[in-house]
Amino acid sequence: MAEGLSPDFNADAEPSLWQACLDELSRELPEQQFNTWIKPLVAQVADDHSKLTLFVANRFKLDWVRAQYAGRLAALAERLQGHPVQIELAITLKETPVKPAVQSVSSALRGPVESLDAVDEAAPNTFRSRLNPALTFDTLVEGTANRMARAAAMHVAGSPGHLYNPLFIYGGVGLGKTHLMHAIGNKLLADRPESKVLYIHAEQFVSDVVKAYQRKTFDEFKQHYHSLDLLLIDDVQFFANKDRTQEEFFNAFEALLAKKSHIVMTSDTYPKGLTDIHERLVSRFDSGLTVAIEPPELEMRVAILINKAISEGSEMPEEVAFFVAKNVRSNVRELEGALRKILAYSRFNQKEVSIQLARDALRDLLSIQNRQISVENIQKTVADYYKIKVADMYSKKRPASIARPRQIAMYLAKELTQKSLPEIGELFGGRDHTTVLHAVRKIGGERQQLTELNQQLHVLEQTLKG
Ligand SMILES: Nc1ncnc2c1ncn2[C@@H]1O[C@H](COP(=O)(O)OP(=O)(O)OP(=O)(O)O)[C@@H](O)[C@H]1O
Repeated sequence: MAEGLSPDFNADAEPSLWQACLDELSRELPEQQFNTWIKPLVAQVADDHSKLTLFVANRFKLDWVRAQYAGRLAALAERLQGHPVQIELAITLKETPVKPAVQSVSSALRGPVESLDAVDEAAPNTFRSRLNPALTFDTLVEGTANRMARAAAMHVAGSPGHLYNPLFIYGGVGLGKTHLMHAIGNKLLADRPESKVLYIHAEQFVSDVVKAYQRKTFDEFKQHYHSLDLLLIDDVQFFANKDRTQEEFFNAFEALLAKKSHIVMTSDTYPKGLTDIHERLVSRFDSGLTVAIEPPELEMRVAILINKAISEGSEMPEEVAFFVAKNVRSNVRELEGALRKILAYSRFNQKEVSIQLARDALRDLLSIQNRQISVENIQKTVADYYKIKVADMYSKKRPASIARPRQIAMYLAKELTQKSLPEIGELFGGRDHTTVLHAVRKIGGERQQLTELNQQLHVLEQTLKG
């Protein structure tokens, strides 16, 4: 990617292509988005109109524009131009002779009033946030599984330092916890670019503590962490057994809350489920809002697949998305892996994406899943977990200590296998399908309310998926 002007540009190039893009985008995008991200871009069109270079003020903006708008701009430019136009993004370097050249193009494009200074004024935030600009609320599909977490995250991004502080998000692997954290940071930076936002993985925090300890630089360490407006810290379960880190995190935590900075944490379990973490930290983790992210439901998985395919510049017909979503149920990361395989398979074999193609592309994955998750397997795993006999899964016994695990096993059978309600009923000692439906609804509903049950189900699901 260019970091300055490349010589093959004509500074006086006919500006109509960019102007037409601006006109179109100003109609398409919300005004605030257009004014913040598109309008300040300084454009240059290559002599032969094969390339459009856009200059931005800093790296953060460059990453953001690339993630959010480059695809749209390329499509738009191609449509307007009648042939593919390469979109290149570059940072305007103050110390290079770029300025006059860019300025003249800028003037040509938007009249003499707007100069590069207008771009510079959009104060580059030199603080390294470590945010991935592609992970935004816009690219995060909403569903029942993440609705509450997403709403809380939106609230925090909109008015940090107030409600839900700290925000503690927990859930299994690959369910979008990290994505949600980045989305909060990116939104805050988009709204208030001067904010000091830091995303950090808990392991990196541990390593920062170790470095500060070795180099005796705790003052700098504290200055750095205690000055933040928003601290996003991922996977705090990694603090287990790290006493010094826990102490430093406790200090940072207190300092940040005292100055009304916001803290968002993620973990694979809810605060009280954390092990080997000091009680005083655990109780602080739980003192704001604790929300779970659940595995995505079918419709959400379908929407994720369709959206991701589009963002990859491809298309996934709905029936194929349903087929994949029914077969890949565990988490979003696996869905993404499946999608990548299908798209690569389709490109490689030059075949359109179809159910048959998806079946071929995912053959290994599907056979592993089919092999691992059978109703019998579920019955055995659940019986072991709740310490009852496997035979009780088919028996007519009704005490709660047996009936409840049986209902849990029915629920998991519906969630994790392709079997219909009557088929499941049959495998549970010839029960009616309405009994199975009742169990599925009951456990599914309680899962949303009861943290402990939810945790147990997570463990069972992880065990069954191997
Ligand atoms: N609701 C969603 N919509 C779109 N993409 C999603 C969604 N949830 C997760 N993803 C994507 O799935 C992938 C895994 O998500 P992420 O890394 O946030 O998971 P995680 O919960 O932090 O997992 P881990 O605990 O393993 O770090 C990412 O590429 C993320 O963008």
